[in-house]
Amino acid sequence: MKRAVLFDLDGTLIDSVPDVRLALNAMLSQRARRPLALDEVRQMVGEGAQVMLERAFAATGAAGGDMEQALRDYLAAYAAAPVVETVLYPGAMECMRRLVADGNVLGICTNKPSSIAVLVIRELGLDGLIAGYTGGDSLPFRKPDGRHLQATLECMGVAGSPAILVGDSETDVAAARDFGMPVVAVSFGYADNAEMLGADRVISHFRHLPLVVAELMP
Ligand SMILES: O=C(O)COP(=O)(O)O
Ligand SMILES: [Mg+2]
Repeated sequence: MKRAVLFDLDGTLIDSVPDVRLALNAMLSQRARRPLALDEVRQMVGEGAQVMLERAFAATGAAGGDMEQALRDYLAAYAAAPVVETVLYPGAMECMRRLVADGNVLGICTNKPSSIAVLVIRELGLDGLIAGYTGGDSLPFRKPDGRHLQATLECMGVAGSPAILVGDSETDVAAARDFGMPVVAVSFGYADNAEMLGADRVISHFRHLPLVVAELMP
């Protein structure tokens, strides 16, 4: 039976915060709010765009007003420049190729809005390596709800197969626990301390992942 490896996107496969920040600050400046620093934005990412926008408004003044318009403005700014400073983490691509060569089916389960996720996935050349992906607004639920992982496995055509999640946040670990799959945390993502997330394993570089995957899904 095929084995599935699900990846979180932001803070796991890619460091996207610089481009998230540019789009967020464009939206904030349209509302005469101060720009956010990289560190501030890093703390706000992980639970989808809506939650991030609420946090951005809270950090820059009073409540935000029309949040739907704010989301549209943010997504328009982000879609116009999805991959300017965004990069893959070291070894991510090589690791994914290796996992595919080992017979794993790969997918991406992200809370990033799907309209942006698809642009980033294509631009960074990940689309040929994955069997499917779902975003934070693809379904009526998202991580930490385990059904988001289930839906991603379905869209990859491997529902019912052994599966593992690789992520960088509390949200990822909670989703994996809700579903009941093992989870690997990366220590180079957006969590302050990956060791504290309660993952089954923590890796400091993608070169360690193929072995860990083989150990956790024998
Ligand atoms: O964009 C977000 O809020 C989180 O995205 P992620 O699930 O890929 O980390
Ligand atoms: Mg993440």
